[in-house]
Amino acid sequence: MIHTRGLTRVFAMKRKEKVEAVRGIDLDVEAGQLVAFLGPNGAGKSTTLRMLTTLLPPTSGTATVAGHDVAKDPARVRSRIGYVGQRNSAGEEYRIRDELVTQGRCYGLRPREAATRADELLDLLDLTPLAKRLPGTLSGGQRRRVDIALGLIHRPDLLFLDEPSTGLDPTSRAEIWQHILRLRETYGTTLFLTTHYLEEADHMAERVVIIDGGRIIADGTAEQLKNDLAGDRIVITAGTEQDAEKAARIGGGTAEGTTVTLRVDRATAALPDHLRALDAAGVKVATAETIRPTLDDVFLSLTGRSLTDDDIPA
Ligand SMILES: Nc1ncnc2c1ncn2[C@@H]1O[C@H](COP(=O)(O)OP(=O)(O)OP(=O)(O)O)[C@@H](O)[C@H]1O
Repeated sequence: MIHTRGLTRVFAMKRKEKVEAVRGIDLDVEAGQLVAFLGPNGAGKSTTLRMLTTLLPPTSGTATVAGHDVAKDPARVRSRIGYVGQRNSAGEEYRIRDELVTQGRCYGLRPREAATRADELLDLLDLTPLAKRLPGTLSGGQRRRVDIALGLIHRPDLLFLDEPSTGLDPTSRAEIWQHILRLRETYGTTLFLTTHYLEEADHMAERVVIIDGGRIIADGTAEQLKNDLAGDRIVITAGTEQDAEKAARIGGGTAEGTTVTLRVDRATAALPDHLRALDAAGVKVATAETIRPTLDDVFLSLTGRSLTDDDIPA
């Protein structure tokens, strides 16, 4: 559904300076996948999305999206994809259903077809009771659902969503995700989305692609990335600092005060053996816990920086 090779975008600045926003991305996304595209501010997410949605021509490299080349056949790409940007897609003057029907007509749907599709999407996104409302009277979460409906009006095979849950309260964020998952189940649409919320990517996406400095630095399921690149931790509180140092030596970890951190595979399975070894060495253990890594730990182990140091929009 998405195939890129060496996809690159360089912005020319004043005095011959250049910004290499995207530096040779190779990416293959198959039909039906739900991919979360993560990275810190300025990593190149939006620039990549803008190239894949034909809003920005690549400087070099190729991208085929929904079967068509973005540079050679942008109109065909656009007819097969939907794009939900960070800003509202609906104008202010039309009622929700009328806006959906009008945009459907703009995509070439016949009047009855546009009306049927609008009603189907209103139903899918729980917007039927709001069909006659003006966009200005809706909550943030409701407006975002309208944006998603608008992105789907022409039955695209692939939907791009730029930060679909940003700016919403936790309840509305959870609701948006329910709707995203529901539309995928109903239509089998391929979904490619950016998000700042690592837990959402972790729990909802089946594939996580991490970009940093314009390059893809990790690509896999959240579980794979966490297991392969970060690993579990066992955190032990020892009785004394001397015990902590001894425990760190035995387990091959690090001690800070009385706290010892050990990186291990499958921490819950490894913990009993570690505790037995410490007991045999006469190390007193006050507390012990196992910690599963997060996607932030993955980013940290790859870059030495935290993704959450980034400004997360409220
Ligand atoms: N039109 C432009 N002209 C010059 N530089 C640009 C332009 N658009 C983006 N950039 C630069 O390209 C780099 C990547 O920007 P991009 O917006 O793709 O990052 P991002 O990952 O989407 O960041 P954010 O999470 O903050 O939206 C940044 O250094 C940015 O300043």
